[in-house]
Amino acid sequence: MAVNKFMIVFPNAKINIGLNITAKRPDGYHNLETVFYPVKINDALEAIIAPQLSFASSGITIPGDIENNLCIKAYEFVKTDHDLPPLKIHLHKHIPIGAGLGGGSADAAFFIKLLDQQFELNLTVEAMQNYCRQLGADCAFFIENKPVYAFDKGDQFESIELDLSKYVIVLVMPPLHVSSADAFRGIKPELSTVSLKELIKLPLAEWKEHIKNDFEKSVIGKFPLIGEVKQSLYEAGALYASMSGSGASVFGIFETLPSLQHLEAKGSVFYNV
Ligand SMILES: C[C@@](CO)(OP(=O)(O)O)[C@H](O)COP(=O)(O)OP(=O)(O)OC[C@H]1O[C@@H](n2ccc(N)nc2=O)[C@H](O)[C@@H]1O
Ligand SMILES: Nc1ncnc2c1ncn2[C@@H]1O[C@H](COP(=O)(O)OP(=O)(O)O)[C@@H](O)[C@H]1O
Repeated sequence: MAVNKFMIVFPNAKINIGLNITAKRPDGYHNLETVFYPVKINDALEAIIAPQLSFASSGITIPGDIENNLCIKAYEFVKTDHDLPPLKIHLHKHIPIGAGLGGGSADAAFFIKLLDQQFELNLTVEAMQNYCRQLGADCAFFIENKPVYAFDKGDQFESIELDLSKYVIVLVMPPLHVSSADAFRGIKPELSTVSLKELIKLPLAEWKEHIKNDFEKSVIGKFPLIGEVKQSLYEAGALYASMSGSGASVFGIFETLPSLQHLEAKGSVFYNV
């Protein structure tokens, strides 16, 4: 059992590079293929052993009840199988919500990793990913938190070699929230002719012509500001720009840090993520 020390982790966001929705599944979910890439926008999640379980947050307001917070849900799932003490949990929310950045899923996955380490649960990667799969389709990605080609519900992975560290990634979050469930309603699934697993091997300068996010058409149709942000990123010199996941955030990949003052009028801008 861990001593009552301060336990803290910094869950990070992800972006989707390409997203093809390929089929509707009998369980109501969709099969898709995407590349998940971790980015440096972080929450801070801390816990100490306490007389009773509690949860509080600061920073961006999180919609919904505390018992539905993915941190609490993650704790409850692990506690079903393992002996855990009550914890006082505090989340400082910095990752934009309804952004396609997977922030809630990241909190849950990082919390499972914290519980595993601090309370010496000896969980395998697979066991932690299986808890995550019950919490959200993109949650399992954050256990290993490295670039992957994801398929099925977006919760099965193949490793890929993708290192964007020599580029500058800029992310813009317009003042909008897009619900993933709503975004799926605007989609007609279609099998892709060339797998994203192959397309991602193309030189970055060619991604613009070949790598698409299937959500963009309908989501930008509903929220034209997202399309304007994407256009502005290209005008600022992005080699590749795309909405992340089901939106509303948009990222641009640049060779060098651009001047983006005009984008600040369109949303919150995160540089060098
Ligand atoms: C589709 C992605 C792409 O990255 O969207 P973003 O959330 O990142 O925008 C994610 O995988 C989402 O992951 P996550 O947000 O954890 O999804 P969940 O909570 O499991 O599901 C939210 C809703 O999206 C729909 N959904 C999600 C994943 C999937 N493969 N098929 C679906 O149809 C379902 O309607 C579900 O009720
Ligand atoms: N720890 C959390 N952080 C953010 N959202 C959470 C969290 N726990 C539960 N949620 C719920 O998940 C929804 C969106 O999750 P999030 O992962 O931030 O967005 P996205 O689906 O765009 O990636 C919110 O509407 C909120 O009600």
